[in-house]
Amino acid sequence: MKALLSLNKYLYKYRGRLVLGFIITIGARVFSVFTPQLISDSTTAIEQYVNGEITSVAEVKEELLINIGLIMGAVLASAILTFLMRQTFIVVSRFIEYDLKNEVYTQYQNLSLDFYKRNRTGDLMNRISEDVSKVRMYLGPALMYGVQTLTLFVVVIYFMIEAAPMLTLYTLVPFPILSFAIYKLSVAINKRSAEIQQFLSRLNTYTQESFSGIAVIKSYGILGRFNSDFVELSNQSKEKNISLVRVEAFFFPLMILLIGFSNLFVIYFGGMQYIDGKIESVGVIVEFLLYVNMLTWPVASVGWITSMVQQAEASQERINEFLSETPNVKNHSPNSSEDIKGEIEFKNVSFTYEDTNIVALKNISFKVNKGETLAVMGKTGSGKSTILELIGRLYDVDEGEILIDGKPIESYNLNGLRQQLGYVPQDAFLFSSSIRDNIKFGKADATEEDIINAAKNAAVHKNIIEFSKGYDTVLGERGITLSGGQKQRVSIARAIIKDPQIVLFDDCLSAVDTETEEEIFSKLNKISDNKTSVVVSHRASSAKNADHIIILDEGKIKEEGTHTELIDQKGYYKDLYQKQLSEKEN
Ligand SMILES: Nc1ncnc2c1ncn2[C@@H]1O[C@H](COP(=O)(O)OP(=O)(O)OP(=O)(O)O)[C@@H](O)[C@H]1O
Repeated sequence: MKALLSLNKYLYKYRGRLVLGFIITIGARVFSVFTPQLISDSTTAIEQYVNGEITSVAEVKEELLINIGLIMGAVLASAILTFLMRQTFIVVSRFIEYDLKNEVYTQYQNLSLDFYKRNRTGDLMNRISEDVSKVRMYLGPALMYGVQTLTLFVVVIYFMIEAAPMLTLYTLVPFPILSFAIYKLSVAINKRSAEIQQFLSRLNTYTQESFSGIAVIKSYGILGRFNSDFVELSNQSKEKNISLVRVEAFFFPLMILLIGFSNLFVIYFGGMQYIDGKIESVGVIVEFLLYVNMLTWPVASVGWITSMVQQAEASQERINEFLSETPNVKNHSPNSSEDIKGEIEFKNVSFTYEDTNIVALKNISFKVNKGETLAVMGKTGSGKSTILELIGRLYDVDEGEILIDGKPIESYNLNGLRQQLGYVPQDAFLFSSSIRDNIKFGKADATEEDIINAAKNAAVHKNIIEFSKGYDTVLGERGITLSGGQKQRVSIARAIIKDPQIVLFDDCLSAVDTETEEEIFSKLNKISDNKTSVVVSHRASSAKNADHIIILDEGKIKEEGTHTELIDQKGYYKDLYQKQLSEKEN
């Protein structure tokens, strides 16, 4: 129960509604207990008439009519209160589910990239949906039925003892057995359901991947292999479902069996006691039969509640594990809102990726003045993207420091800093919404004119208006697929619409031909005259106009200077430049 204690803050938050729920539940159960008593009174009245203790039929009729009226009143009151009981407990559980989901989601967002590397997306999704749902079962149904069972027990047993103490004892004998059996059954059901759930996500991942990769599967001609794998997986899924059904099928027969036993106990022992004169009337036996039936579901639910609480405990433990994670990259100045001008300086920066232990940067130093452009080149895996990620503070450096406008990067408000950067990552990720929304993503209050200008500057406007729905064209699964180059340019438009002080381009024009690349750079030069740019590229054509170029090799700076200086150095840059120039000419 330790993990569930962390939910107490929410129970406290909704304490008013919960207390009301408790009162309503007690009321609902008290009213429901009147029925057996009134039926018992009615039976006794009939018995007394039969025995000649009451001689007037009219008197019996009157008592019966009054009792029927009272029963209807009590049932109605109990029904209304039961409705209100659900309205309080279940509604509170939905409120808490909403709060908890938001808490988990906010935490996910605050955690650094390394957290996402360590944990699989499916797991993150499961904790925010499946696990939160299981916790809600504890806060809603488990709590509600728990209170209901307890109230009903106290009230019913009180009246039972009042009416016939010994008979109460006999009647209750099968109940602990029923409760234990249901508990065991619930555990078995939950175990099998969890297995099915896990298997289902495997099946879903498999099908989703095979649909996403349908072009590759078809072009390799391996539809048959995928088909038979799918049949095998669904066969396993069927077997698991059948095994669940087998266990579930025991639930109701078991309940009916045990209720049957209790009823037999009441009739047999009640009858004996009546004959022995230990209970006054047959009415008591009738009353007890009704009590037994009233108690059956609550007793069964003890087992069910226990297993729900156990599951919630396990789920909350998993949720707490993520909630207690602290982001590696911390926001040290959440309240400051300092504007940046755009000067970037790396001073002896080294960086190792924690998960792979790969030393991506070794003792890197450079300075980019406000308004200047730095081009970063080098072989694949040499650390180019890492430089951009460090400027965006997606990671913190291990050694050395990064200064923005002469101040340590950590001293800026993390979100404030990122909002002033225009980062275009290597693989352009676009959301499954319209092109307009994707571009606007960088600036929520952008006007139509801003959007069109950004698209024009990223040289993608012409492509967009060629689509029949223009900027309203939906991308992704439900919409069209953009070409690699179009995606990259929409992603550039998204970054520049923010009008950021610093733009970071991570090889984001690799899928665009050299002419379009040059067109984009000349437009960007015009609009970002006083902006600082860091451009990662494999093409010398993207780098040659930069104020400074660095060539990385295995995390170290191998060459640096302007285009002319590097050509003079006759090293990697010169070779690359000449090779790419001759390729272009041919
Ligand atoms: N998130 C990560 N976790 C662990 N290792 C990483 C991560 N990102 C990059 N690396 C490793 O760090 C090194 C530098 O990677 P980086 O992406 O900075 O290179 P790059 O020069 O941008 O390469 P490319 O030109 O192929 O994009 C590589 O060896 C890479 O495998």
